[in-house]
Amino acid sequence: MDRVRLIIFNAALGPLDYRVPPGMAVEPGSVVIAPLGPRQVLGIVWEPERLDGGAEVPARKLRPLLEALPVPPLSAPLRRLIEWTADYYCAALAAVARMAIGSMAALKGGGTTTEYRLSGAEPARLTPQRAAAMDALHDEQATIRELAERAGVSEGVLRGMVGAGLLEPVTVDLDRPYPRARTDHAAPDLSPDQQAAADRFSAAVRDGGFQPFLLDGVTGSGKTECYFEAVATALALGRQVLVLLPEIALTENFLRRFEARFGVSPVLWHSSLKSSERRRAWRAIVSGDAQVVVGARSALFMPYARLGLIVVDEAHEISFKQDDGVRYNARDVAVVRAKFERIPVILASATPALESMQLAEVGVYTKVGLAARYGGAELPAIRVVDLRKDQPERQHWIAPPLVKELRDRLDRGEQSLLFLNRRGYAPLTLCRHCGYRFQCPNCTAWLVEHRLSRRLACHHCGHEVPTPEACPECATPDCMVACGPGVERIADEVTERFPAARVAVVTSDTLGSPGKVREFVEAVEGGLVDVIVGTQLVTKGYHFPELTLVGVIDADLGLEGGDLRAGERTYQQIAQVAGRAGRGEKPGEVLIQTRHPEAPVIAALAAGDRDSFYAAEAEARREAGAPPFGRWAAIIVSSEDEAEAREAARAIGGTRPDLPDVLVLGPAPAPMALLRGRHRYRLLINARRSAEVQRVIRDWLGQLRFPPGVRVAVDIDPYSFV
Ligand SMILES: Nc1ncnc2c1ncn2[C@@H]1O[C@H](COP(=O)(O)OP(=O)(O)OP(=O)(O)O)[C@@H](O)[C@H]1O
Ligand SMILES: [Zn+2]
Repeated sequence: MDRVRLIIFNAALGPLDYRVPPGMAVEPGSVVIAPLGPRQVLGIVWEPERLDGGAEVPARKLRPLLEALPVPPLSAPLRRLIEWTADYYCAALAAVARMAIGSMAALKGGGTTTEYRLSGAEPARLTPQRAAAMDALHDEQATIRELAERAGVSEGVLRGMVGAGLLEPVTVDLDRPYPRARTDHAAPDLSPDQQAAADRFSAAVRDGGFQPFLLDGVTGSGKTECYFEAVATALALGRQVLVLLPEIALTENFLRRFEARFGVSPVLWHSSLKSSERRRAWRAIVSGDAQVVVGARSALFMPYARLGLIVVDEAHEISFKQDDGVRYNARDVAVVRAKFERIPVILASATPALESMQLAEVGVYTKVGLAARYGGAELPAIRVVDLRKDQPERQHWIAPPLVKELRDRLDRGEQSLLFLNRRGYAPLTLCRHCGYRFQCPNCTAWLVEHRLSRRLACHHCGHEVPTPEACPECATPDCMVACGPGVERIADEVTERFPAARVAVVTSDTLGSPGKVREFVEAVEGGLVDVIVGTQLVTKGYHFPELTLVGVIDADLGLEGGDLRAGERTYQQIAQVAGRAGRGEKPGEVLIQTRHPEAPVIAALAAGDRDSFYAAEAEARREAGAPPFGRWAAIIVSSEDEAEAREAARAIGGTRPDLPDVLVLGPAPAPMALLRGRHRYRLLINARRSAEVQRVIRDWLGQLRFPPGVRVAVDIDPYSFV
């Protein structure tokens, strides 16, 4: 090959052709460095016939490639996956390809890098900044930049400490191997149902070939144990396994289970890995040395050398959908990857998405069920508390029946979990005197009071201000009132009623790191916590045998807003959190507080009637032409300039296609009309399944030109409608 076409890592550029200099060997998938004007850019060699464009430049005008990087070429199945993803989600090929190269630094090859750690030297005198760094950096080892970030001091301070001998360099080998998993380390005794499921998965791994499974097992049925057997089978065959989890907070729990089963840790892949870990993990993934990789979405596009199985755990979780950049759904793309790789994929959930249920029903997925909890534990009893009859006291949110049950658990030394999906103390803060409300300057959103950190914060853009002493509008001191509850306020209420109770508040604010998650799990397991008050972060994955009571503070919260998945989402969330109760020997009980006991989702939860709930939801979706029966896509137009965004949205609306199977709604100001300082408009497209909606959108938007400040994003199969 003396002429190649590249995907260039620059979303604004299409494919470009280059000459291969003598002595350089490249093939499709090779990662190379190419000249671009005065700069050097990264690119991937691609089959020219699969890329549009690449204007016919005569051979003599081509510039030569500069370097072929010492990594194996991306495999053909991965290249097909990248093309499919770009095509399906209307994204730039380069933006998708970029996700396969998780660590730019790792491309340069293995070798060593230098990290730093405290040397143990005792300083004579310390500046306050050095003292703070000494405090913060116990047990830490990372680059100067990463340490500075962790310690909250400048890099200069740390470099000074290196000079003074307080920090010492450590050479880290990037290619040091990971310990090997032992497939027979602690193989469990499976129940007959579990064994049947595990056998099917293992057979699929052995046989190879694309086989998608829906592992539909009630909470506490031991789904993890079942798919671990398939993992063991893959490892015995020398194949790699990818396990996708919806959020990093769940990995801690998973790691412990994995270690207990296989005797070693799996390889982690997530956004907060330090750079040396990232390089090491990426290189091990590419070489095949990483046996089992556990990660969030981004692990999906890695160039695995010998992938043999993909597992998507808690597959119903909407956090698998990425809502910026390439707007893909990792659950769906995982199935597509398995298809290109010709391997099995297992979607595991106690509350599968309606889309997944439907695919199982029509036979695309093989459904494998686990109908009972492991070890004879019963599913918890569910009771509905009608807040119109059993009213909490003024400015309180825990109704008398739930108070009584909490008291019983405290008396018996059992644990309880109160669920409210709202971080902070109160969702709205206003001035009692003039009615002033704190609003985010960058977003259409109120600021949320966080009493623990004494700040008002926007949950969309991260804007924060200290809670003021006086109203910024009328200057009345001490006049702020909190409206409604967040988890911190519920925790206060528990403490007010039961001063001796040990309460843990669990949100993304308090469980921000793996270390914090571990502390929390150990505290609960060690019996140091009586009442957990948490957001959706504690609804799934955890297994606390002494937890016997779950209280849902406000079951109606998720049903407001009115998006078409609200019912399903509420069902999933409450069924998951209910599933935390009674997983050990003692039976569990769940109290659901609501103002709408008659709402179908509440009635279904109370009756434990999942099937008819799903059937009713499916019917409603069919009528609305919503997924999985029809298709949705959204176009989101944004700009820092309101008029510019409106103009662009109007231009898009004005050129809408006139097709019988495609309905275009909008443009209209988005519910979040302002987000992170950008004004936003939305169009929603509802199409029949038969419509080639991506092609329609590409043709439609492709003929329009927008000012540079305007961003036009396409969201295929959207989950967010704000
Ligand atoms: N065969 C088994 N032998 C020993 N322990 C088991 C077995 N199966 C399950 N368990 C234990 O039962 C508990 C529940 O299992 P697991 O957490 O896998 O359930 P799950 O189906 O993932 O539930 P959820 O969906 O609620 O998270 C765990 O502590 C697990 O270790
Ligand atoms: Zn904001």
